[in-house]
Amino acid sequence: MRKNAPLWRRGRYALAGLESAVRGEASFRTELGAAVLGIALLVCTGAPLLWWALFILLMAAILAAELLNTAIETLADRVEPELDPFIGRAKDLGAAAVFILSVAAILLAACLLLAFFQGGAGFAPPF
Ligand SMILES: Nc1ncnc2c1ncn2[C@@H]1O[C@H](COP(=O)(O)OP(=O)(O)OP(=O)(O)O)[C@@H](O)[C@H]1O
Repeated sequence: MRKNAPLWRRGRYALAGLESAVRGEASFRTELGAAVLGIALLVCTGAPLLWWALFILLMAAILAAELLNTAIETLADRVEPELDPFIGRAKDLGAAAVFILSVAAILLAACLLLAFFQGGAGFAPPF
């Protein structure tokens, strides 16, 4: 085990974690796909910078929550491979965190479309 590793080495650990999530976690790949759709929506609507900032913050929170959730699941499966109500609860709580952020992302997309069609919140009227 290596404590207080230099910055470049910690960066490598982080990249290894990202690669492992992309390869092994369907949910993480789905969320990356949703991020691409979100970027397409921002580009197509010509969204002002503030919407981009909100999107980046929320998308980063979702992806980070998914990674932490996966870390909890990985540990849980290692500690207790059999069915266990505490493990089940820990996994459900991690999943709930991702779910809440995902609902927020859907609501943000709805707000963006509303603002786009109403010509408010930094958007010029489209028609
Ligand atoms: N060891 C266990 N004991 C009890 N319940 C469990 C256990 N493992 C999984 N579960 C239940 O099954 C659900 C799904 O767990 P699983 O480990 O399959 O996550 P997942 O579907 O792979 O999640 P993700 O898509 O985020 O990777 C958990 O939320 C929990 O309710």
